[in-house]
Amino acid sequence: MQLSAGQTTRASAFTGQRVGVHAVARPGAAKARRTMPAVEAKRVAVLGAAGGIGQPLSLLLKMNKCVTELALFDVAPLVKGVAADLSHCNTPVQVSAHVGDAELEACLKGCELVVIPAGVPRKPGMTRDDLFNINAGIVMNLVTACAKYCPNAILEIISNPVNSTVPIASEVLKAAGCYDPRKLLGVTTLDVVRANTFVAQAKGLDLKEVDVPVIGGHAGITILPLLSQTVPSVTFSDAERKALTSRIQDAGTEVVEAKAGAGSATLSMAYAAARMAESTLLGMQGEPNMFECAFVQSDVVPGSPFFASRVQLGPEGVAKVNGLGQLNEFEKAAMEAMLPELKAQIEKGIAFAKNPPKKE
Ligand SMILES: NC(=O)C1=CN([C@@H]2O[C@H](COP(=O)(O)OP(=O)(O)OC[C@H]3O[C@@H](n4cnc5c(N)ncnc54)[C@H](O)[C@@H]3O)[C@@H](O)[C@H]2O)C=CC1
Ligand SMILES: O=C([O-])CC(=O)C(=O)O
Repeated sequence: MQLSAGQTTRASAFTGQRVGVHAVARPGAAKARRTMPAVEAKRVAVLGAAGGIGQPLSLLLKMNKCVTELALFDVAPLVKGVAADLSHCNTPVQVSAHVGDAELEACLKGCELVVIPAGVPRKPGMTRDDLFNINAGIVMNLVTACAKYCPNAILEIISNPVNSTVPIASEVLKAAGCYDPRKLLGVTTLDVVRANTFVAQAKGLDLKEVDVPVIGGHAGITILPLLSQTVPSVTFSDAERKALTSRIQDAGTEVVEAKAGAGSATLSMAYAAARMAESTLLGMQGEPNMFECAFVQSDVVPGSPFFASRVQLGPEGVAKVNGLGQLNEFEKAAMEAMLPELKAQIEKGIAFAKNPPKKE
C-alpha cells in the first residue's frame, strides 16, 4: 500500500493545502507539484444539497477551480435558497437548483461527477445500519435517476450505511445496464481525515505530514486504520494502538453524541467529501498521482465484493485498487473480526436492491 517512486503531492485547488492520501511524501516520492492543470468543463451535482453536509459541500465545490457547473438537488425547496446564496460568491462556477424528482433530469443531464449526501443522519443510540430502512430507498431512487440521465458519471455515495448503500447502487446500475465499477465509490475519506488528525495530535506530528490509510468499510469495527503504515513512520504502544483505533472507529458517534440529537458530522464530512471530489476531478483531468481510500468493488479481500482501500483515481474514476500491504498482528485480528459484519452489510444492500419493497 506504500506509494512508490514518482507518486507526488498536490496543492488543493481551494485551500492551497495538500490533498489526498497521496498528499504525504512517502519514501521515494517525487517532489510536490504545485501547478494546476488546464481547467476542463466539469458539471458536478450534489444530491441532498440543502442538508447539513450538502450546504457546506456545495460551498467548497463552488470554490473549486476544477468545477465549472454545480447542479444542486434536494427534495427540500430550501435548495433554491442555497443556490441563490452560493451564486453571489464571486467564483466562476455556475450554480443551478433543482427540487423534487421531476427536476432530476435537468439536474443530472451532462453531469460527470455526482456526489450523494441525501438521506437521514443518526441520532444518539442509533447505528448506521438503523438508517438502512429510509436511506436504502432514497439512494436507490437517486441512483436510478443517475443511470437514466447521466449513465457515464462517476458516483460518490456519502449516504449511510455506506457498507450497504454502495452495493445497492451497484445493483441498480447493473439492472440499468450501465454499471462500471470504476465509477462507483463509497466516500470513506472522513475516516482518513480523522485518523490523520488524531495520530498527529497523539504523536505531536505536523498535521500536513501525516497519512494513515483506513481500510474495510464505514461503520464501527469495519473501519480499520492501518496505523502500522502511518507516514511518517511512527511506533505505537499496544495501549496507544488500541485507543487510537477505537477513537477512529467511534469518531462518528463522538460527533452524534456531541450534537445530542441534532445530527451527525456535517462540516468535517463536507471537508472530506470536497477533498475526495477534488482528487477525483484531478484524476479525471489526467493528473497521474491521485490516491484516496474509498469503498469500491474489490477483489483485494476474498469473499468481500466491496472493500475500502487505497485507490488510484484516473480519467474514468478508479484506475487501480491497491493491495493492503503488510498488516501487523493487531490489524490482522481486527480484519478477521470485521469481515462477517462487513459481508452481512454488503449482502443486505444487494438483497434489498434485488427485491425492493413494493411502492404503495
Ligand atoms: N460517508 C460518511 O462518512 C458520512 C455519511 N453521513 C451520512 O450522510 C447523510 C446525510 O447527512 P446530513 O447531511 O447530516 O443529513 P441532513 O438531514 O442534514 O441532510 C440530508 C438532506 O437530504 C435531503 N433528502 C432526503 N431525501 C432526499 C431525496 N430522496 N432526494 C434528495 N435529497 C433528499 C434532505 O431534504 C436533506 O436536505 C446521512 O445518511 C449521514 O449518515 C454523514 C457523515 C459522514
Ligand atoms: O456517524 C455517523 O452517523 C455519520 C458518519 O458516518 C460519520 O460521522 O462517520
